[in-house]
Amino acid sequence: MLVFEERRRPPVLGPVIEFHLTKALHTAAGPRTLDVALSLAPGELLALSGPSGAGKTTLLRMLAGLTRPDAGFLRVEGQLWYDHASRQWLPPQRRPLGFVFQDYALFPNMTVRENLNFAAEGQSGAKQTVGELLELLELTELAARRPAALSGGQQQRVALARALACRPRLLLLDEPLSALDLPTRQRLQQALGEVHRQFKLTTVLISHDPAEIARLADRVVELDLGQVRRVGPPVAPAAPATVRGRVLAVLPNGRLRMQLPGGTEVEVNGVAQLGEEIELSVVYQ
Ligand SMILES: Nc1ncnc2c1ncn2[C@@H]1O[C@H](COP(=O)(O)OP(=O)(O)OP(=O)(O)O)[C@@H](O)[C@H]1O
Repeated sequence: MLVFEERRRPPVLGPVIEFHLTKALHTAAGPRTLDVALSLAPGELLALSGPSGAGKTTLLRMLAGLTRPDAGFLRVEGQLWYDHASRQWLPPQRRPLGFVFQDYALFPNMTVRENLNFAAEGQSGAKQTVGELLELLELTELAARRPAALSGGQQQRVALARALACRPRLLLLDEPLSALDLPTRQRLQQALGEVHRQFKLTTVLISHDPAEIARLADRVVELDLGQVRRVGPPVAPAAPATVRGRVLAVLPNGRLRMQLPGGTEVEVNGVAQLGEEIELSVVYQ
């Protein structure tokens, strides 16, 4: 198994976040408890991954204050945003964070620039921030359009820009790039890494894409049925290697039983004669 050796050292930037949050979940598999305790280093980009229904969105919503935990605490830079024991609760509108949902929920009657202006309102240097964000996320040309006249990828860039327009310290992203084609996704991953650093953020990103996680995240938390299964460095997707294998049998279903160097036997699709040596592309995990 290949593990990313080069660890990006988080700069001392975004806020330190510590939490232990629990919540009863009503899942398709019956009642479960979401129970996650973590601390994030300043400037860290943490990925949350795991199967559908694991509790990733619920955890993000609890950090944002959009879903009430049952118990536990959430401390951001020493300030309690939630504490069950002392009944503290910072309402979502007072939490300095940006949130990009799966369905990016833009204001349909406002242009791109107006969507950003609305979010930046009341900030010092709001106009300049909006201009910078339009530039950074390649939206300047689209600033006068309304969301309905934008592609999915463009809307996602606006959603990200809008989340940043209020100059948050904490950025919460729920699969922000999932609906995009690969080239757009890769360009936006780069932009995301850039805004994370430039805006001095601590970021939590839900993603199912190992390549995206390996590219962007300092650490990954794998959740399953509300529980943490693994916390650690992202595992880089293994690159395919070319090896020579020998055909041991041509099976009745047309597939080939092959022997690889080292003696491993695999079944593959292909056309070859018994005993023939052919090249195969394999991924070791
Ligand atoms: N407020 C809530 N109270 C109780 N159960 C909930 C609540 N919100 C969601 N659930 C249930 O908890 C489980 C986890 O949901 P959640 O949306 O957090 O999963 P997820 O890991 O984000 O999944 P996906 O990858 O499909 O988005 C689901 O079975 C859901 O029905």
